[in-house]
Amino acid sequence: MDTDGLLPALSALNRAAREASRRMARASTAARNAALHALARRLRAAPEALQAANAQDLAAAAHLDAPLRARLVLDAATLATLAEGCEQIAALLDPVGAMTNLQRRPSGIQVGQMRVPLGLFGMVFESRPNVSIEAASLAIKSGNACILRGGSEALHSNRALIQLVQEALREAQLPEAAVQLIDTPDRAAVGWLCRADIDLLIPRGGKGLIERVSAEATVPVLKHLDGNCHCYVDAHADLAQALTVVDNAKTQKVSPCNATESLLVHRAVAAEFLPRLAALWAAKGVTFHACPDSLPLLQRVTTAAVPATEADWGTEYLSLDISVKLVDDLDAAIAHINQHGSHHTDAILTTHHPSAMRFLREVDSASVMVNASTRFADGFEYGLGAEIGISTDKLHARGPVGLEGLTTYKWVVLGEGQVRT
Ligand SMILES: NC(=O)C1=CN([C@@H]2O[C@H](COP(=O)(O)OP(=O)(O)OC[C@H]3O[C@@H](n4cnc5c(N)ncnc54)[C@H](OP(=O)(O)O)[C@@H]3O)[C@@H](O)[C@H]2O)C=CC1
Ligand SMILES: N[C@@H](CCC(=O)OP(=O)(O)O)C(=O)O
Repeated sequence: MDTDGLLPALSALNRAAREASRRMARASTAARNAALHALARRLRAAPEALQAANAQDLAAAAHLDAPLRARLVLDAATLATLAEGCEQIAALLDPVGAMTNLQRRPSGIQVGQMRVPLGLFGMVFESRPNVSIEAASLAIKSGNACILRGGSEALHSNRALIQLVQEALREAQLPEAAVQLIDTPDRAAVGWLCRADIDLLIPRGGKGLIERVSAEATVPVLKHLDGNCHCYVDAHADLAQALTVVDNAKTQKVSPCNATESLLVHRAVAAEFLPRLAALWAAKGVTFHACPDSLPLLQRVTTAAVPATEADWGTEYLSLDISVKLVDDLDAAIAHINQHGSHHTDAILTTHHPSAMRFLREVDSASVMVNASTRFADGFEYGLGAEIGISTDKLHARGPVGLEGLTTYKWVVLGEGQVRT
């Protein structure tokens, strides 16, 4: 699509998606579930066209770092997981139409709330094609339509995946325009989405994307921002357990937004904990960006420890790097996280219940964890079936966003002829 043809094409796509959103909102649960099962079958079949499209993206991505290339891969295992996700979402309770909190008022009317789809949402996300399927399947189940704009490095894969989604919608006699892809790497399309006829825009990505959307959007926005996630090893931590959890939080995968980027260690346990961690990570190639007090403890064991600068406390590395700071107490740890973190996910390692409770209450993040890896901040791991992403906003939805985050409510009033006096 050339830039001249872009805006008319997007407007047409928008009109079709809006119309489809109305049909999706009144579609039966059975039809929406049938579409999800049809999609699962198509993903499992891994058609040649999809494999070829993915190979094309991978061939063009030779210059990318290994973790970024890994995000692009749609192999049999990834497709099987996506198919399973669709089936799990089909098995979830349909949120649409559920009525809650019905109560009879003194006037005799009954007042309650009914869950309804948002309508039509737009989403901009990174070059990770599996997100197309997670977003599409959550949209279908929640009775919404969506317009997806994935990262440019995944364009061919996304095209092939959305074709499967549209085939599945057709098979279930639902409108294929309910899930649409913006089929261009032109970033002008992101600017267009900021002012499109949509009910919500979900930007999922780093600071550049969010800055642009925040400046340009006239539509409601639910930000899914970067993750500068922390682990705090408390004075009362079980250090063997802390070692395992911190290792997982940093090294299980380095590119996701829920990987730990910063380690805070209570001064009382630093001399015992940090050399053990440095020995473990020397073999894995982790580089420490360390405060003046932690640096000598690390350098006794590893050569991969450099002095931290002020900028390190706010850095999301997405690589085998981590910032390390010693703190005097829990207050200092909480203050540091609230000042430098990105309000995404933070964890405390402790056996001291009051400290754990204070951490949960006082750290201002979408997910707060006790003795668990920050890598768990994920819709699938939280039982949502899949996720749109991890909202770093506080309003409408916070943390992993699933079906409920794609719905809103309306008030319903049931009367028997009552009038107001
Ligand atoms: N909270 C969450 O749920 C998640 C957050 N993230 C965060 O995303 C980042 C990693 O992903 P990365 O690939 O670097 O993400 P980017 O922010 O680079 O890209 C994400 C999407 O935004 C687009 N984009 C980026 N900048 C602009 C801009 N200025 N104008 C218009 N479009 C833009 C990209 O398009 P193009 O292809 O053209 O570059 C892509 O489609 C990390 O910060 C990570 O923490 C990642 C996953 C989940
Ligand atoms: N919630 C997901 C995070 C996905 C994510 O952040 O993706 P990316 O930044 O593209 O590597 C997971 O835990 O796998």
